[in-house]
Amino acid sequence: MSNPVAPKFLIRLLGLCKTFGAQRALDQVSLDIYPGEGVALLGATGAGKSTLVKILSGTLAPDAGELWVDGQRQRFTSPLSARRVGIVAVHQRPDDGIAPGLSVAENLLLDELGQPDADFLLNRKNLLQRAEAIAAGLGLDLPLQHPVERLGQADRQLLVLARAFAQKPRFLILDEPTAALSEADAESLLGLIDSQRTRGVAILYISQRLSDLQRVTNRAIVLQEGRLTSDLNTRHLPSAAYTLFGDAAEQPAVIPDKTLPVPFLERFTRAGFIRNRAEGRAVQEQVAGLSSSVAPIDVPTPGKNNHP
Ligand SMILES: Nc1ncnc2c1ncn2[C@@H]1O[C@H](COP(=O)(O)OP(=O)(O)OP(=O)(O)O)[C@@H](O)[C@H]1O
Repeated sequence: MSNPVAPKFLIRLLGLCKTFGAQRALDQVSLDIYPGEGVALLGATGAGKSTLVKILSGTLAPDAGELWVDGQRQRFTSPLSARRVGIVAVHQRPDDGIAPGLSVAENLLLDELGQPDADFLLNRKNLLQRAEAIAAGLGLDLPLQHPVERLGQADRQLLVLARAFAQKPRFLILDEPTAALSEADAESLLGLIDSQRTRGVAILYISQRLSDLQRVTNRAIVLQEGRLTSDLNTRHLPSAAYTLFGDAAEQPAVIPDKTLPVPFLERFTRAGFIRNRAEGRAVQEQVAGLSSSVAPIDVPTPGKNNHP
C-alpha cells in the first residue's frame, strides 16, 4: 500500500541516456528530487554533469528515458519550454545571461519582456518600478538604471541569479554560482538560496566548494562515467568528495573571460531600450539560446570596436 504522507517528487528521471558518437555521456540515470531539497551534483570532468543539466533545462533531448515534473511527463524542446514548468538554470559564466546594450533593470526583467502579458513593462517607469520591487524583495542593491556593461563581475553574477529568482522557479539549477563572488556576496547569495528552499524550491547545485555544498544542500549525487553511482547525505560528503576528487574539492573554479556576441543586439542597443514585445522576445530567445550553447563561444569583447 502506498504511504499517503510520503512527499511527492517534483522531478523524476527514469533511465535517462545520452550518447555523443561513441561516447556515452549519460547511462540509465534515474533520480527523484523533492520540493525544497538542495541536491549537490558531483562528478569528475567528463562525468556527465553538464549533459544532465542540459537535458533538465531543455537544451538537449535525451536519447532514451523519461523526465517528469510534478507528475507530468515532459519532452522539452527549448530552455523556454523547461522554464514554463518552472525549471531555470543559471550557467557558470555570468555573461552568458547578460544582454549588453540594455539597462540593469531590463536585464533583470528580460524573461518577462517577451511574455504575452508584458506590455506594461514596455513603459520605462513601470519597468523600473517592477525591477525595483524584485531587487528589494531579494535584498539586492543593484544600480538598475545603469547600462549593464558598467556592472562588475560579482554584480553581473548577482543580476543573473536575481533574474532566475524573479522567474519564481520551482527547480533551480545553479552551476558554480559563487565562483565570481566575494565572501560577503557569496554569503548573501547562499542566504537567498536558503530562502528559496524554505519556499519549496528545489535546488540542483554544482560546485567544487565543499563549504557551499554543506551550506545549501542536504543530499549529494555523484556521476561517474555517465552513471549515477552515489546518492548520499551531504553530511557524509567530505570523505566521499576527497575520495572522488582529492585536493580539487576545495579549489575555486576559474571563470573563463568570455562575453556574448552582440551583433543581434545592435539595433536594440542603438535605442538603448526594448520598444515592443517582439523585440523583447527576440532578445530573450537569443540570450536563452546563447547561454545554453554546447560549444564555448569565442567572441570579441563588446565596446572594443570589433563588431563585424
Ligand atoms: N556536444 C558533445 N559532443 C561530443 N561529446 C560530448 C558533447 N558533450 C559532452 N560530450 C562528452 O560527454 C561526456 C560527458 O560530458 P559532460 O560535459 O556532460 O561532463 P561534465 O561532467 O559536465 O564535465 P565538466 O566537469 O568538464 O564540465 C564527456 O566525455 C564529453 O566529452
